[in-house]
Amino acid sequence: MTNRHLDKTPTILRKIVDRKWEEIDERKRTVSIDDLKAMAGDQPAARGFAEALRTRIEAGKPAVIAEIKKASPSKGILRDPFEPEAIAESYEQGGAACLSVLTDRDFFQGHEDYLKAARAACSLPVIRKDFMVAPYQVYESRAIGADCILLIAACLTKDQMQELEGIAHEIGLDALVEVHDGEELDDALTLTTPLVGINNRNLHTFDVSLDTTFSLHERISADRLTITESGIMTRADVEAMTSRGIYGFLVGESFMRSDDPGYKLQEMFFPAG
Ligand SMILES: O=P(O)(O)OC[C@@H](O)[C@@H](O)c1c[nH]c2ccccc12
Repeated sequence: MTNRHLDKTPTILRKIVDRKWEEIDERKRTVSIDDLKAMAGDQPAARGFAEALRTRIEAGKPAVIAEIKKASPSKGILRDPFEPEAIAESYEQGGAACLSVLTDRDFFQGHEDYLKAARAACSLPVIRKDFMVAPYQVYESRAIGADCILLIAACLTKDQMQELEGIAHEIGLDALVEVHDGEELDDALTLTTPLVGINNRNLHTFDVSLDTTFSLHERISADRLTITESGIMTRADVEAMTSRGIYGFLVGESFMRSDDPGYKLQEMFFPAG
């Protein structure tokens, strides 16, 4: 796979992407891309992911994508026991706009079944959180019931992102493009999706800085929706974003470590009084 971002040094992201290609090859032996296309075609209409975010952001309210993740390579196990259905219900109650469910098995201990279970337990639109590198995975995402896919600019070329976005839109999925620096944002802004995520975590080093969002947000025009991702831990972090006009959020760890994830969401984003 040729990609300028990944050519630099061997990092965790490179390892994940190398493994993804192997995983896709393994899966193709049991389920063909044509099988997936048929399964994708049989799905009911997707829940509007971008629409759910837009409605809130345009009303000047926080739009929270609440993440369901058992573990991460940087933090290890975040939640045990781990019950996707109960977490999904709790998030809906707490005022989440959308869900994000990790499906990567080898690095995040995720699973497609967690996405299906979480989505069935609530009425929220769901993004499949995984490392998309090939069309196979886009059809697979629709086949398992996802409403939106993630395109991570750090592991895709501009051409790959455009191709995967095109397929997603053609089969009724929304796409969230994720960037971490100015060069990735240049590529992201060639896409048509309004959903631009700014990841405060560098996926090569795991360093987190909210300044990433503050600086890149200024380059995103008002017709797109900026989502700040990773490292949002406190009410003060939320206010630092909203005071700069950023109302889209993707939050995982601080909710996952709480006994009551939905209550934690409410406390951080919709405090009484
Ligand atoms: O747990 P946090 O720090 O709140 O972050 C959530 C989300 O942003 C993070 O899980 C994430 C952002 N981009 C990703 C890409 C792959 C896997 C995970 C991610």
